[in-house]
Amino acid sequence: MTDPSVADLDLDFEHTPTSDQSFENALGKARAGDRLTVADGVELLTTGTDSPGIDPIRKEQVLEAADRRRAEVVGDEVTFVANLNNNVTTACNTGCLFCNFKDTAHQFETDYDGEHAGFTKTPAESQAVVEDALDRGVYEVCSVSGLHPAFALNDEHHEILRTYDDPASEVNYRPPETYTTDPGTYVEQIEAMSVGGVHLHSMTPEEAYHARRGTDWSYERVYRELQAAGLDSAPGTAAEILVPEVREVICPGKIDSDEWEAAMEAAMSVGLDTTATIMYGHVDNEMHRAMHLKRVRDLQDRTGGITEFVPLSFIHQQTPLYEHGVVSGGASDAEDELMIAVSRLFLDNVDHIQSSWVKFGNAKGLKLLNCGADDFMGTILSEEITKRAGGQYGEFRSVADYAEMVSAIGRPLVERSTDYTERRRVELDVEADPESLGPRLGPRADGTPLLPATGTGVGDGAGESDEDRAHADD
Ligand SMILES: C[S@@+](CC[C@H](N)C(=O)[O-])C[C@H]1O[C@@H](n2cnc3c(N)ncnc32)[C@H](O)[C@@H]1O
Ligand SMILES: Nc1c(NC[C@H](O)[C@H](O)[C@H](O)CO)[nH]c(=O)[nH]c1=O
Ligand SMILES: N[C@@H](Cc1ccc(O)cc1)C(=O)O
Ligand code: SF4
Repeated sequence: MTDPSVADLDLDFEHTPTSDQSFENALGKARAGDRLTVADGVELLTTGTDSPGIDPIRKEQVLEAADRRRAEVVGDEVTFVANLNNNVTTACNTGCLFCNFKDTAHQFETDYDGEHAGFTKTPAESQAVVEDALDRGVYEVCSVSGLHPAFALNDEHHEILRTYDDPASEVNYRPPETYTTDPGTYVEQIEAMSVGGVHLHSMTPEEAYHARRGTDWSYERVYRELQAAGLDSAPGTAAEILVPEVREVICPGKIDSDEWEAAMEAAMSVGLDTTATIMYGHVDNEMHRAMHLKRVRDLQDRTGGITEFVPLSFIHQQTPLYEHGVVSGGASDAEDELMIAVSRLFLDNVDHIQSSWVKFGNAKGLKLLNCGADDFMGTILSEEITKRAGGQYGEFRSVADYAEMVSAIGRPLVERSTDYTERRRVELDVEADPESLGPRLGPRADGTPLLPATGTGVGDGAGESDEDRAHADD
């Protein structure tokens, strides 16, 4: 039954998957390498708007065109990055309806005496997790977090936020002393994680917005300061679906599409690379997906700084959207395949399309490497966002796992840097023990096999503050 709080959500969208283009024409353009229109994208994503449902023969034609394009653009190599996910805090009041990563921030306050499973790391705790991962051989740290109300860019930002009459309601701010654990400032967290020559991939557009809320600072200023503190590139999450009528339903508290684009453009203008994402398979339709791809392609035309596109299939099981009956599940296998394929065909200016094993699992993840994707994500060591939403595919892949999986599809395996410029072929020598394979590009990597994080990652209690751990262990 539909929850009354969501019963009045308007799912009667203005944008519907219709077009006056024909599937055959769109496919012809895709095969010829012509730039696709939104109408072409809709035809390919739906395998033709002239008939309902997905036509299996047409679907194979789209996947084949995308696989061929992938081979032309980047060749046969399958890449991965040796990386660590470090989420600093789960405290967040933004309330996105697809997200079960967040915990409402009042539970983190000193006078809250209930239980919760959330965590906040101090800068020193973040640093310890990164140091441990560097010793294991990682090249990159990917860090995305909740929008903790006590987060500010720096001390000056704290001063500005404190001057508001009612900072909590006006600018989503409460001072650090309100909370059991102080996350420090964004600059302090970035400085703490940027150690030992690791590549730091952090500060999504949503986080950059939080880092300038209540001020007249530009995104450029914010990203420049973070860059000076050690930031190397920024993840383009928070994109979800860049169409207002979808954002109003799934993430009304989030920045809008223009703001997302402004933050991305600023990050790239100061010299940071970015990635871009789409989070699909909830209330969105194929028209929304095609419109999203167009926005990303336009942004890349202006900037050239997007290194990869990451289609994130919605994990539904433990999310408000599913629990309140707004959606009955996520994307089908065919929708996932077409999303990857049409991303490859539509984004003629983005070289790399990622197949995310944390979203798709191993079998489908491998299949998608034959549907237009060329990158197979990273080792990540720990994972909270997908796991908390009900994802089942674990939190870690070793180099040996990659070797085993990628040799099964007969493609070369390459360990990459975040920006894909450094590449190292992983020799899949049949004589050698795959268990002996380890990362080699990280600043401290020496080829020793990568092991899952134990005792330092989130989710196992360690790395959390004592107070938070006490709650989590209850
Ligand atoms: C959890 S947020 C953390 C960073 C920051 N709070 C933000 O919103 O950018 C990062 C991204 O995770 C993705 N995500 C969250 N819940 C998800 C779910 N249930 N399924 C798939 N992706 C999800 C969304 O695309 C979101 O932008
Ligand atoms: N680094 C990548 C991740 N990391 C996992 C995220 O923490 C998160 O669980 C989720 O993906 C958010 O939706 N995930 C990817 O899909 N790709 C990456 O490159
Ligand atoms: N956006 C996902 C996954 C991701 C991370 C970094 C990226 O560059 C791309 C995708 C996250 O929250 O971590
Ligand atoms: S997606 Fe990000 S902003 Fe939205 S609730 Fe989750 S953590 Fe908060």
